[in-house]
Amino acid sequence: MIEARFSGVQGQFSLDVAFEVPGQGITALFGPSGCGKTTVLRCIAGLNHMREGRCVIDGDVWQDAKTFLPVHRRPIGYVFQEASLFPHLSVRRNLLYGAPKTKGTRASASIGFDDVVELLGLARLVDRSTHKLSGGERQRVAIGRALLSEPRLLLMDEPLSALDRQTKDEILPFLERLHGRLGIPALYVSHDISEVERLADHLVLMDKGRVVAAGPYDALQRDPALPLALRRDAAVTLEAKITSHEATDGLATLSVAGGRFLMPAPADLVGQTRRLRIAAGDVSLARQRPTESTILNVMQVRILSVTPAGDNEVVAVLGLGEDGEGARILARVTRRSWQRLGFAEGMTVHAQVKGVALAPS
Ligand SMILES: Nc1ncnc2c1ncn2[C@@H]1O[C@H](COP(=O)(O)OP(=O)(O)OP(=O)(O)O)[C@@H](O)[C@H]1O
Repeated sequence: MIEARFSGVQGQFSLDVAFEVPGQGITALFGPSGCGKTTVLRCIAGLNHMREGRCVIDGDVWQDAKTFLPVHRRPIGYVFQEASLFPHLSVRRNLLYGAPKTKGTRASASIGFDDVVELLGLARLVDRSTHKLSGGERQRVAIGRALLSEPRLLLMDEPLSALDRQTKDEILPFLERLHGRLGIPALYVSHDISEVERLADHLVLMDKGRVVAAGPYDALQRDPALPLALRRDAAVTLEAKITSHEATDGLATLSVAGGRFLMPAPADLVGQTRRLRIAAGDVSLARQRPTESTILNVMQVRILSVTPAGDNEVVAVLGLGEDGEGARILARVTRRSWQRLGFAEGMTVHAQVKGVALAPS
């Protein structure tokens, strides 16, 4: 368990946050620029000292009324926006800088040099100097170095924000792989919802120095009382099992609670579980099952709630299946259509899902 509570002022900025998240998986700290995400990370690292604070990591007190562990006594790996590598050291020596001399002394789930090199795709680079590394390669080395210090907690402060879109897309699969293999919990600061969608298990949603909500990401992203579900780019992510594949048309069947989706995918994914993304704007609703349509994914859903979104749209939370007991998705439709078709909470209707995306491995 990661328990964090900090309040105090920093110049004009006042911070007053409290959250508890599980001591495993990736927890994203998400919110607009200037809401205090970096400040929270710095408080956890011991780089900022808020007078009122409590920080307990898996039962170890790093800060409370009597204790304030200095930075060097906190077993953390910190990855910043810009990788600050040592220019006079090779990639290998950069990676090993900070690694304990005796392996496995600090973390319960320690990770070895070869694992890090393999997971982050660094084999080609280990004996090179850091001068000619690309931005993405530098950041992968910085992440590897943080992991090899055998931290109890990984703190990542917008590790991709200094990179261009293409480089980000190259690194995200590495982070996803780490996510699956790593026993070390991570706090991941981002203001890019697409990174959060791909990586987060838990979420701390922040605004103006406060915590708006904290909890499992899948529950928060579809909660119409929170700003995420009402964003124009709102989406849900579901864990889907790829159950079969038809060679004739290259379509895979993905099963989630209460429903199945068809989408083009390679045959070798059968048996795997992947994160599926469905944007609210790609879901439309019909009273009768549409028969003549190119849309493959049409399913019965129950309307669980409806919330106005902006001046002329609504966002509906839908439960898959006739009884609505399955996985939840969102639909964003115009208020005019909603009213014309007489939709209301509790009705069972047909959802047409135009776009389904699978996170790459
Ligand atoms: N050393 C400091 N002294 C005074 N104010 C500061 C200091 N560092 C940060 N602030 C202010 O504290 C507020 C929170 O900053 P912080 O960097 O934590 O936000 P953030 O959510 O991480 O933002 P971003 O996404 O832009 O990085 C901002 O208003 C910032 O200007």
